[in-house]
Amino acid sequence: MNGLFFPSKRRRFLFASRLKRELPELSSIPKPRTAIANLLSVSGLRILLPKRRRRPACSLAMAATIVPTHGFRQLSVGGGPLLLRRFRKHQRNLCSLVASLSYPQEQPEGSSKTLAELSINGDDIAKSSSSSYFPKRGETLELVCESLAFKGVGVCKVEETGFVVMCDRALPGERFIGRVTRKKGSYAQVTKVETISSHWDCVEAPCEYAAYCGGCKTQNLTYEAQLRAKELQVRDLMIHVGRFSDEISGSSSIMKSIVPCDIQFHYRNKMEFSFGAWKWLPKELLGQKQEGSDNYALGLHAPGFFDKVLHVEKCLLQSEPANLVLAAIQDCWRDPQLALSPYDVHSHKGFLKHLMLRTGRTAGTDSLELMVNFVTSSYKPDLLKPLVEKISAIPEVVCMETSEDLCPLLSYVSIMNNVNTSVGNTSVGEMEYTLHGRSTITETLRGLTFQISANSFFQTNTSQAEVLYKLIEDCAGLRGDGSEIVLDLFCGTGTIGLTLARRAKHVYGYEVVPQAVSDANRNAKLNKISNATFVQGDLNKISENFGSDFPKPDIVISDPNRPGMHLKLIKFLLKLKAPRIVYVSCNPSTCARDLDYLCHGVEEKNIEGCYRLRSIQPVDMFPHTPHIECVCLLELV
Ligand SMILES: C[S@@+](CC[C@H](N)C(=O)[O-])C[C@H]1O[C@@H](n2cnc3c(N)ncnc32)[C@H](O)[C@@H]1O
Repeated sequence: MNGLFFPSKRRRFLFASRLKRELPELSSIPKPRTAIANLLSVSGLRILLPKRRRRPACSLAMAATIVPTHGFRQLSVGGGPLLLRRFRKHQRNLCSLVASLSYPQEQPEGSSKTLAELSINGDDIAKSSSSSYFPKRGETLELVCESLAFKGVGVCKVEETGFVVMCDRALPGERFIGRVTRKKGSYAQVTKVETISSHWDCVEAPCEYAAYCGGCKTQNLTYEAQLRAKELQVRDLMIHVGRFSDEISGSSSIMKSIVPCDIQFHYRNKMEFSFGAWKWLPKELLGQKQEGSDNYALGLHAPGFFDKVLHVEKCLLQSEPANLVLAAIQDCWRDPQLALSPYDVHSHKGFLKHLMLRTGRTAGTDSLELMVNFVTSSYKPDLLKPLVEKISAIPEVVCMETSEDLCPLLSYVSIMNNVNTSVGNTSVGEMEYTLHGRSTITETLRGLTFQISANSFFQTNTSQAEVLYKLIEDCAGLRGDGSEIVLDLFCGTGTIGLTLARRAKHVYGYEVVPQAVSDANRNAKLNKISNATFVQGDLNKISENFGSDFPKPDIVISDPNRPGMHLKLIKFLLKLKAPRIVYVSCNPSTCARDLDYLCHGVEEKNIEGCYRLRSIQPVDMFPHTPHIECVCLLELV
């Protein structure tokens, strides 16, 4: 075979001996042959060089310096892609060694000190191997979490090399031992084995399920620290994904401080729980596994499990009346006499799929309305009857037993049944039945009244939505003379558009869920707004003539869900050239990507951007969870 081979032990030693002969500087380190041989062994390389390059003293230099520029054309490394990867990782070590070894004449004064500093001796080989570290599955590492990334996952870097490691449930500042579970391209995933020292901003989580439930990942971090982590995440994404570093780091930064949420518990107006045939138990309780209906659960999916449910008796994020209803259902649904079975996602047998609890407010009063929606695999109202009776008796109980100060009055309950016969896990039914009361509940926002049905989107934190909508109104900057056209993309039940309609000439809203569109039109009537038109349509599938049904807008509001905007829609907006776009986002990663497209274009598609980003305003709508909302203003260049 053509070339030099190591790490055969003998070859390594031979090679090291030659290096020692040719490079007298090596005499300044103890046991030079062993040191070099060990280093080569650590690198695990088998280097093949063309015959004419067989000059031992420079072969390592070749490996370390030629490879990056010549992309492995002149140097082939035996052993395939795995060794190539290993080579790249050890390259930095080799580089420093080779720089010292191969070009002694270029070394600054005290080059022997440089070598000494490199400390290539037996003990330090371990150190040098860790500095070129690439984790192996199962390996344990001591790590410090630096920040939180998408979905609240902790970002850590391996000391010295900066290799990125992601750990779910690691909090910024926390020092812990993690075990590598998965390697993914440029980073590895670890699970936390033990916390060495928690962050100084750590607090005790008030919820008993906080350690296991995937919802509130940061409940044990002070609220101020949560806000800092969220703000940092938006900033990083806008710089690295959105490429807005100049706009953000300049003296008049466009990035504003995050708006905190005044109410940090019981703020959610909607929660969706799942029924499960498999109760999830933490490791320490696995011995107490139960059989039959005792193993059934109603709660939230355990993180990472589509088939296991963490049984919860109450959730600190939802309203008190919703917790009362949850407790009432938990109290009886597993009673064998009721013959109710949870839907089993493996066998596709069973009846109860999901329980959705939605809280609203009666207009003009402080009393609450509640919607209970049972999602079932078939329509069997008789089976649900005992639950309906139990729930519909609750309002009186609330009025009698709780004072208004402690628990808001529950004035009305609506009970719905969505029937979803598919094997999928979605909570939207093909058919909807009203089991008790009306099919909608009411909510008030920015002085308007909205009727919401079971499957329509409505902002989940009503009181913070007031703050969010005020920010949107400010960004939209409508003149108020009734001359401007507003295009409300992803309009849901029309809430943003309707709050702006009072100052606009006309609002055109687009939304994919038909029920939400009819809610939007009904809400327009309910609020005596006649200058708003809501249309059902899929904005991921817009045709060439999209835009012919409405006049050119002065302001576009775009509030997509987490996947962000489809490229077709981005292209449409770049062609439409509305003077202003207010981009409202619940996912800063896709938001940064879409803003990048709108401002800097899409190079690979030859599309040019034509907007300038004027402001980014993060808003915390969901304390203790990883979710972040942003309101961004774009102006046509
Ligand atoms: C984040 S919500 C915003 C709703 C509304 N702007 C509000 O503030 O209440 C996103 C909305 O986009 C809708 N949506 C999702 N995908 C869509 C699509 N491809 N085309 C149109 N609407 C879509 C959802 O049904 C949902 O109502």
